[in-house]
Amino acid sequence: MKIGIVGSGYVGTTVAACLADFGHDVINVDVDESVVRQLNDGESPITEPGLDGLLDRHAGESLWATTDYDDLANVDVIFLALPTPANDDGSIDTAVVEAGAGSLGAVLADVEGYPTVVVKSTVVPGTTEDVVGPILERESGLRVGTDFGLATNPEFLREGSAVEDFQHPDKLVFGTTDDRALEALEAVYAPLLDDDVPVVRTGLREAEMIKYANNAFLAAKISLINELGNICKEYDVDAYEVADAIGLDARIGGAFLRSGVGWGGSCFPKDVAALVAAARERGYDPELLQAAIDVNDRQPQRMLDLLDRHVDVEGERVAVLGLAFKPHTDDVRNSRAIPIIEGLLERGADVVAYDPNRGATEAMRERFPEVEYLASASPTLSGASAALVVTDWPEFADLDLEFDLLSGDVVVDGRRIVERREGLTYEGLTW
Ligand SMILES: NC(=O)C1=CN([C@@H]2O[C@H](COP(=O)(O)OP(=O)(O)OC[C@H]3O[C@@H](n4cnc5c(N)ncnc54)[C@H](O)[C@@H]3O)[C@@H](O)[C@H]2O)C=CC1
Ligand SMILES: O=C(O)[C@H]1O[C@H](OP(=O)(O)OP(=O)(O)OC[C@H]2O[C@@H](n3ccc(=O)[nH]c3=O)[C@H](O)[C@@H]2O)[C@H](O)[C@@H](O)[C@@H]1O
Repeated sequence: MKIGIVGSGYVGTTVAACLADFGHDVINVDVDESVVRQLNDGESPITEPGLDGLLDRHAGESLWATTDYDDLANVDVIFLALPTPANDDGSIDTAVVEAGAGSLGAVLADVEGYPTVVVKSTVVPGTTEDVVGPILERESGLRVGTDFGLATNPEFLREGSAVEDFQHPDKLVFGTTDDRALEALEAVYAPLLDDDVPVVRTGLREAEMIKYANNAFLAAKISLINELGNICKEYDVDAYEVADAIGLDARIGGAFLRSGVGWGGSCFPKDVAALVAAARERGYDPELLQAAIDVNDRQPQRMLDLLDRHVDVEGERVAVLGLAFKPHTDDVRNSRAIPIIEGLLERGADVVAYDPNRGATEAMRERFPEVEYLASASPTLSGASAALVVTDWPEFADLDLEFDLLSGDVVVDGRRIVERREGLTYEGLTW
């Protein structure tokens, strides 16, 4: 099949490379010329394990990128993988999706046959039908269901394991209103259907809501284990032992029970906020989801409080290990390192930081130029009175004697990655 993908960020690039690997011809459209250049050179614009190999194999062969929407004229299916950030009040900002739909609509009439437009972005129920569809119709002069298909196909991949998640999903969700659009999605994902991946065939709004419910449930699960963990800490109970035990109950499940400094990233924070705002707009106050956000917002503060119990960091050098919002990514959007660094700077600390990923480091340097960024853990720890571990990069688990380089001995671990040992004043956030 010939597939167009609008937007080439974390989702668009991963989906493009994986669909090319399924044997499709893929063309990516992005407004960012440097992203397009990189893709055409076979380089990944983002850090994702496995992506470089796929791009090596397919870029310039069955995978191309362009800034020109006109190049979509020959495709069968077009995915919109555009950002849906939050407005200041938490509600979804659909401006980029609307702009992308407008540009696509202007070329849709030139596409032969019955093209299917698929919203891949995370959008609140009704967006595909009430916002994207009408823009496409207005700009193209065509009719949904008569001249072109409209679908919602939310994405469940995680950053840091995006390729693996896309290739081996727990489920596929196809939101459609017409059979031809559904058949198009089935053809796109044929190799996964052959592998018996469960497929949820549903309506547009249901598919949109499934995505929010999925993220809200996972984010709330982490907040719940963080709340339980905070109580554990007060009673000298190890929250990880508790989590392991409750995770054995099949009704609870062991995944997403790692308590600590909380959830960050480009999705949980904005998606839970958007769902809360969408609910309130219809007159329903989602108290539990709001509490999940509140607990999450408090975890970095708890980490700083633990530090305050041991050291007055004013004028002191303090080491921050980990800047990316999770390991194996360069993404720092809503990283828990942000409130941690802000809190340290407010206290007058001299902050030094290290992340194994250069992209994450450079993104943070832009945000906090006053922080000193070092190339490995040892010089970062050297001479610092305390260390705060914010991201669970595997290499931090190997640190041991490096902590002897601290001028003090305090380690506050927000991810349970450092081994507790004699000679360190070790504080786990929930253990
Ligand atoms: N990042 C993730 O792990 C996941 C994200 N999602 C959802 O997927 C959507 C996309 O997210 P990301 O890939 O993280 O976004 P991103 O911010 O990484 O990438 C978006 C890309 O769109 C491009 N773009 C902006 N305006 C454009 C336009 N008018 N035409 C063409 N390209 C344009 C940008 O230059 C950028 O390369 C969001 O709705 C997000 O919630 C869903 C599942 C996972
Ligand atoms: O909609 C999205 O964009 C994506 O959001 C999350 O994926 P992602 O944010 O990439 O990464 P996660 O592994 O979910 O981690 C999110 C945050 O939760 C934290 N986390 C995760 C698991 C856990 O047990 N504890 C915990 O604190 C991580 O450190 C990280 O800050 C979802 O897991 C994906 O299914 C979804 O597609």
